[in-house]
Amino acid sequence: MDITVDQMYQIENNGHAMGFLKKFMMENAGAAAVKRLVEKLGNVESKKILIYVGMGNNGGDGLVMARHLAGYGANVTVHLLGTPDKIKTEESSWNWSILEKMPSVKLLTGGKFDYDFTPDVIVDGILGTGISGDIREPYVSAINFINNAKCFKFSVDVPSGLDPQTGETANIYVKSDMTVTFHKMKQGIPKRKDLTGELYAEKIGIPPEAEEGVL
Ligand SMILES: NC(=O)C1=CN([C@@H]2O[C@H](COP(=O)(O)OP(=O)(O)OC[C@H]3O[C@@H](n4cnc5c(N)ncnc54)[C@H](O)[C@@H]3O)[C@@H](O)[C@H]2O)[C@H](O)CC1
Ligand SMILES: [K+]
Repeated sequence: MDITVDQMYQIENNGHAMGFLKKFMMENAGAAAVKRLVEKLGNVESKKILIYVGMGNNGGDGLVMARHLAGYGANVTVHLLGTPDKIKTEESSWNWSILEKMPSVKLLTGGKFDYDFTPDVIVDGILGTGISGDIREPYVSAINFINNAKCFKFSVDVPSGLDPQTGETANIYVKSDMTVTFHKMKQGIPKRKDLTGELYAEKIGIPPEAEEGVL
């Protein structure tokens, strides 16, 4: 059964209240996403992977992916679309601070979109279920960069710019090759398989009891 975005937030909050903290959900989300990506691409060792990270928890999932992909020997660059002090959540900030201790991952911040490498893979961790209204800068430029790039594109939870509840698109949106959403499928996402590419829903360890009273 596909669920609403509102139900997803309620389930997530219930799980957190049970002690299965959001940082654990985020860890499992990032790990599940990397598992799918590595299964698809085969060996990612030395592959140049650019990860766009927004300021919410969709970005946090991207930060977890960066750490896991570095573990597979990929050449990872994280581009945070803002400054670290403006990261919105504790769990995402916590993941950023781990990456700050990892010279194996290159960290970029701010609104410049010229790179000294051509990525083999781009991960879209810009916006997820928290999207509202028209997409603003610097997210617009990041989405343009993704759509103009000739490489494999992977979206975390939902292609950024696609509303996972309604299936409607914002002023600009990512067109991906693969999308991994978490816990259960959200109602709007499968309406736009032309934007998601291959689409999967992965469990992230949330206790089924967290659904009680919600589904
Ligand atoms: N489902 C789960 O159990 C889990 C999901 N996870 C991931 O978390 C995101 C949702 O995170 P949230 O912080 O609520 O929202 P976003 O990251 O999508 O966006 C937050 C942030 O973005 C800004 N914003 C909103 N709309 C726009 C816009 N049009 N232009 C520019 N900026 C915009 C706004 O400021 C918001 O605060 C979910 O998708 C999953 O990927 C967790 O990892 C835990 C498990
Ligand atoms: K996304």
